Amino acid sequence: MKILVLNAGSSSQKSCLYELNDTQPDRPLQPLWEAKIDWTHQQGVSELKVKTAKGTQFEEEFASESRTDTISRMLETLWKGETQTINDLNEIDIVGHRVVHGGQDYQESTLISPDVKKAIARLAVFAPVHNPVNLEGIEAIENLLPNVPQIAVFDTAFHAQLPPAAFVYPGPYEWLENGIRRYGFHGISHQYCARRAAEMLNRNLADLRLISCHLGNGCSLAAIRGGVSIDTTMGFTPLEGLMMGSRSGSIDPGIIIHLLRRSDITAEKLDNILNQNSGLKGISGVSGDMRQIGEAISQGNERAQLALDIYIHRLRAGIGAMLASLGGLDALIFTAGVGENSAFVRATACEAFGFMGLKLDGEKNQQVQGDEDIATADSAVRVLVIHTQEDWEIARECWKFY
Ligand SMILES: Nc1ncnc2c1ncn2[C@@H]1O[C@H](COP(=O)(O)OP(=O)(O)O)[C@@H](O)[C@H]1O
Ligand SMILES: CC(=O)OP(=O)(O)O
Ligand SMILES: [Mg+2]
Repeated sequence: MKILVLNAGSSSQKSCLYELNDTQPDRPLQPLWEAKIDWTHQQGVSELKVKTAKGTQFEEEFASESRTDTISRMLETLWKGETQTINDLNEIDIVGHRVVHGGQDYQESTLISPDVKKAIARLAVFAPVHNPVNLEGIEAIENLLPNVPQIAVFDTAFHAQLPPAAFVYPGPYEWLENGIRRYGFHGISHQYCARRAAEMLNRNLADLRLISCHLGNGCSLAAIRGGVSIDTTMGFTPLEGLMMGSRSGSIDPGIIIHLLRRSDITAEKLDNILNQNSGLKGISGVSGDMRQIGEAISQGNERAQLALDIYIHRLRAGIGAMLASLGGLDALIFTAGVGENSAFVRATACEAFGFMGLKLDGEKNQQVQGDEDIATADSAVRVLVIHTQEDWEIARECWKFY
């Protein structure tokens, strides 16, 4: 069976086509076709990269085209041109989508129906950067393939077993009754990484205490005990917790009260400030993209340096909090765009935990390419770089429906 996956992130749109047979393999299969659109690397330009299992590649840049047009162009490379992988769209048996916010109602992957779409739309107010884009993807497929089953795989699902002390906010009790609670996100990635960590360490997942650091454009940590998420830094929305590309992460809510008392600020403006113009981008004034922060720092940009310093400070503090929730640690995992690629972020984050015997192998950290343990042999804690496979994790969920 052929499974098409659409994984919309805040800075990228990834997509894969997998072919699965009757038995589900343990390790990710190589996709027949994979594509990625990077919205943030270059300002005003969408970069599309496509490659196939046959070894063909295709790259294209678009200036200021709409998101949906670019996604249609990406999908076209599945059946047209040098990266053509299928002859007919009807070869696709099922389509899986990453959906960021599933709220209280969706704690497991689900077949998309008009009601599910309504729920995703309703929850868009709590994930304004993500759920609308997820819906766009679902509707794009509906237009192309009206009869194919579509599955929503929720980023919140992995955190469904958080203990009440971790998911209830200490506001009035009515908040909880009205669904205002911590949900946690990036669950598809944290779940894949936990399973992969157990495999790399050759240990039983049930016996492991893990901290998964998903550092992409959005960033979150998960404290995972026995394969279950018991604490996480993102909350009611993907705005809480760590400093991110263009999101503030946690700030004193008193700042919001202060700003709201100024007559000229609206909820819309606040949303835009905190989701789009804060974080690395807000502080540096350069970009929310870690690669561009690095370049600006090398040219002596002090605000870019300050942005990185805050990012590291908050990452260390977050790891410390997850550590306390777990009461010990077997492995620290770095994943997603920054976690997989920035040796500097990994090294400086780890430095703070040297006191507990965590030791990074400097050379391994610099040279790591695939999934690797980059701690020294005598380190008290393993440190793993894992290339997250959200698309594969989504494909696995789709397989369950077939
Ligand atoms: N070589 C690199 N070095 C440092 N950061 C990188 C590198 N490659 C990608 N990144 C960062 O990864 C982030 C995007 O991560 P990704 O997980 O792809 O994002 P998304 O949240 O859109 O899924 C960007 O901030 C980008 O700067
Ligand atoms: C939930 C979230 O923040 O996702 P992303 O990192 O893709 O923006
Ligand atoms: Mg992502």
